[in-house]
Amino acid sequence: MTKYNDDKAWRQKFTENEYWMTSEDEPDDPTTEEQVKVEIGVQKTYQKFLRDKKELKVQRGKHIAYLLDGIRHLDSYFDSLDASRPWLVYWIVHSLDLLGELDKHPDIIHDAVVFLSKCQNSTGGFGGGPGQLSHLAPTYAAVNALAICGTQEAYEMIDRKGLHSFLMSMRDPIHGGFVMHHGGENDVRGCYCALNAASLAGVLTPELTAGIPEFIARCQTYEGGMGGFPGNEAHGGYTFCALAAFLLSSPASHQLLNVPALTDWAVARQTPYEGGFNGRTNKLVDACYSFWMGGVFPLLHAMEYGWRFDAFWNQEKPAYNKSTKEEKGSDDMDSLYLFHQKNLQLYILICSQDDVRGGFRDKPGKGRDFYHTCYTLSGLSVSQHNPDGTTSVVGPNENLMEPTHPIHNVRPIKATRMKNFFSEIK
Ligand SMILES: CC(C)=CCC/C(C)=C/CC/C(C)=C/COP(=O)(O)OP(=O)(O)O
Ligand SMILES: [Zn+2]
Repeated sequence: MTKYNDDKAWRQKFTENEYWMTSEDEPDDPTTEEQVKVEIGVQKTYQKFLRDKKELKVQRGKHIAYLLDGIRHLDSYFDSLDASRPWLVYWIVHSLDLLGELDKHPDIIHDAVVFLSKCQNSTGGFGGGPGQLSHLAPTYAAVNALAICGTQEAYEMIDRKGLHSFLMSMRDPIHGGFVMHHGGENDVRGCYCALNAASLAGVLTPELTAGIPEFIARCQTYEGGMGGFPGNEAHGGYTFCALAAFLLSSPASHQLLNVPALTDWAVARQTPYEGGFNGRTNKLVDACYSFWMGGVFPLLHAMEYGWRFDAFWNQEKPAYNKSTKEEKGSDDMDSLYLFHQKNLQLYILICSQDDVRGGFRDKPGKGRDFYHTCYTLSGLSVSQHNPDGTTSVVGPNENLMEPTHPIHNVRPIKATRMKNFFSEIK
């Protein structure tokens, strides 16, 4: 399939209906059939965008309204997320923070901290809601959300001693790594959730990281990507968790991983027709992989060239690059990471963005939700902020998101403030 790298060819492709297969053609297997349906949906979406002469614009006001509404009120069908309430807080406050909006709402920040404090257990760690058992996933979400809230009240609310002992109790002495909760499953999400929370809260001790790089290295598969557990299929979500946890536990032992094979696999996750990422071989594009996969590239870059992010990302304001061009049709945007940053931004702005109601969706035909809004905006931010501190923005410069820390997925300034707070009171 042709890769439409330059904007002229991209416009021509979607203006001139040159699609290579129609819905009347009969693909001979269900996987191809699903893929063809997605490509047709994506083609129609790009064509409509061009026909309607719409602007390549992040609809900030609509996204902010959607998020501000969601943090205060959720409809009854959200009951299925009753064990993921700290996640809802994280998805929403991080989205607002990437849009530069959160710190204008001290009332929301205070109420979020009070709510999260009700999810913290006396034995350490956070549950999926008040009174629920401690679990690594909501613990990750709660600590990240508290870092984003960024107030003294938020920091002081964390029972760090209890957190450390809860995290230690999640270590799996038989297989290595961490289980997600007492008696629960073990996969690399556990390593990432535990070490990320420990790092932000300033309780990342050698007992927590011992053996973790070796366990993670065993998750690398014959394809090059990382599975959730040794022997499992390579997958974008687990690959992000594995790499981020690897860097948290051992910034210097990269020889344990086959980085070239991992890079090849990661590069192959960007879908040539749609422009977004999928999460595994022969699967469909999904905007949440804009972060799970897009976020892998800064981590690979850090492994290859050393950790240089904190230096320029800890600035209060993002590093606006004087040379950034408003990308309205020019073909001269460089990709400084090893993925096509412009095509990802086009997929996000045109196929994933709900430009009528606000929020972002997985793909055309699906509904918006807070999870996809968070990870699409996070992926948009990654694809706009280059490793050298410059920016590559599709559309007007107002489309630029705040930067996000590629390990913690909170704004770098928020991660640093929390870490500094705890290092001072140690
Ligand atoms: C911090 C934390 C807990 C991170 C979780 C990371 C993670 C595992 C993300 C994957 C989420 C996702 C879209 C799963 C779908 O799998 P699927 O098999 O339905 O979708 P596919 O067809 O795209 O593979
Ligand atoms: Zn998704």
